[in-house]
Amino acid sequence: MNALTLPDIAAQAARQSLPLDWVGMCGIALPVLLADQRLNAKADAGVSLDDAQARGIHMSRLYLALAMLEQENLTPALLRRVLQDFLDSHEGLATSAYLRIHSDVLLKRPALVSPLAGWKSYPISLDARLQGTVFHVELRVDVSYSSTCPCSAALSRQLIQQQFVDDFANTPLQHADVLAWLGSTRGIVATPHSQRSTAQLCLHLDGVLDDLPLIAAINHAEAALGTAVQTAVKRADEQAFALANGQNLMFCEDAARRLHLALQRFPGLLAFDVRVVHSESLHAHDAVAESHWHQEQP
Ligand SMILES: Nc1nc2c(ncn2[C@@H]2O[C@H](COP(=O)(O)OP(=O)(O)OP(=O)(O)O)[C@@H](O)[C@H]2O)c(=O)[nH]1
Repeated sequence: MNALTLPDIAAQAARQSLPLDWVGMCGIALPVLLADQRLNAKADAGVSLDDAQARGIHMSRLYLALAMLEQENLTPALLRRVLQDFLDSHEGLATSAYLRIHSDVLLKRPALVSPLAGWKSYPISLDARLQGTVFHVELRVDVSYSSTCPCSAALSRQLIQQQFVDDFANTPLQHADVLAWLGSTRGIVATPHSQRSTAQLCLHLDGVLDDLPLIAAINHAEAALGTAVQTAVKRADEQAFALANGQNLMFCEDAARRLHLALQRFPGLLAFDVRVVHSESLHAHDAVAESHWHQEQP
């Protein structure tokens, strides 16, 4: 039987002549390596279609280039090589290449007091683009933490003071009575509200970095926030967490400022966007603060 030539529709001329900003594939299943951890990731890969006459790009060439990501740890240099392959395989068709990888990273976190540990999941995404020879890479990660409202804490303290006045009015104070009162529900007649909160970090990385500073960035952000969400928790850990929260009262503005100042000291960043979301238990809506920074041009 004679071999038939396979029709190549992508190589045909377009019926309507128009360049396109982004053409590619979204949601490609991909096992990637991050800090030697194998991650189940999804990738969006695309290029610009600058040749207005060309019918289509060559999807398979982008798909096959992604194989480079299976064996090596994700680094800015590796992402750049993949994007360069996208452009090389679309010479004359495309001048910009794009790659987004999203996944969840699991990190083992120790308990505050007890000798236990557990896994914590961090949603991450990497956005890389190569426009001609200009390379950009952004690392996004969500970090969850606990925030206790300073206003609610002050209002609660006032109610506790009022209760103390009511309960001990015209009574000589006895140490034992006060101690017992402090240990009763009357001694904590009001409690401040606290909430699970999320810091959404978008870090614009220096494209020449040898490593992806993901774990360092997460640790840096959690240290700045002070009350990261815990994993394995016994009562001793819960008590330590309650103390940490009581010493770490913060509005969303406080959290955004802390992160901003901490990330400015983090090496290898050209710019960043910080967004903190406090999922309030006082309201059915969130308290949100944002902050941006970019390196001054020399
Ligand atoms: N451009 C384009 N291709 C699509 C689309 N949907 C599916 N494909 C398929 O993607 C497949 C791979 O395309 P190509 O990379 O051009 O495959 P190929 O021509 O065998 O590979 P090359 O010889 O490298 O060009 C083809 O079978 C296309 O039909 C689409 O919307 N646009």
